[in-house]
Amino acid sequence: MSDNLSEPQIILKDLILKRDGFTLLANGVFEKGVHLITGKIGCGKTTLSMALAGYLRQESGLIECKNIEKTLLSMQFPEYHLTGLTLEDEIKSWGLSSDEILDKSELCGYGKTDPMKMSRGELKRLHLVCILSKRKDLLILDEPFSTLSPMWKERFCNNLAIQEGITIIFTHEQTYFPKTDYIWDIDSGELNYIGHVPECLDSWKSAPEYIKTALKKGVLPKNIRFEDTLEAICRMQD
Ligand SMILES: Nc1ncnc2c1ncn2[C@@H]1O[C@H](COP(=O)(O)OP(=O)(O)OP(=O)(O)O)[C@@H](O)[C@H]1O
Repeated sequence: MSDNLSEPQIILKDLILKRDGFTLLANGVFEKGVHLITGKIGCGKTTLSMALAGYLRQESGLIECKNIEKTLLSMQFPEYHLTGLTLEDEIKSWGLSSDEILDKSELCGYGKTDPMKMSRGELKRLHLVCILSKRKDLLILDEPFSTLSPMWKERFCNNLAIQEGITIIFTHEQTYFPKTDYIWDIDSGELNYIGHVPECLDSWKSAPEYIKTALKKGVLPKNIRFEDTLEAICRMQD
């Protein structure tokens, strides 16, 4: 556990979240760094992301946030975030420069376009560029990779590496990952802490196949990105 009293931290104590017949139990401590939470479709990722962002009230238990002034939630569907009638308005609603964001999103020329006329992948990358450009202590990303092309998944992962504070990524992505510090898993209605990367990789049941294959060969990648596994295998063969 961090001993720096000014660092952001989230503590979950016997947290119980309910949605009709669905119940999720969560315990654990989130320190500064990138946390990956994996789990099957319908396991409760969105439910927990909403609760951490303060949009879903718990049935019981506690969510204690320390040194967190600004929280940003990226919802799975980018259209849920829309407030502007044009892309320019949408970017301005984030308090950002439309020229710069359109350029970074490779959407130059679409400033006056109705966001609902963009593809979901285009909207998603615009949204992610906006959210990563904002200051925050806690960033919660629910399925950030959905509808992104491989190139944009990679760019997004690289941009996440320079984020500060706590970043929590909920995903069932199996190919593209950012450099990750901690892994968690949701299974059978419960959040489980798997551990710190890379020591925990052996215990990560829903690890991508390339990591499982490397571990079977006795290779421990230094992180969870595909290139980390490739590098570890090459090093072993040298
Ligand atoms: N508004 C709601 N009302 C009632 N039940 C809900 C509601 N939203 C979700 N659920 C149920 O809660 C469970 C968890 O849903 P949740 O959306 O959190 O899962 P998820 O892991 O995010 O799924 P996905 O991987 O498809 O995004 C599911 O069984 C779902 O049917």
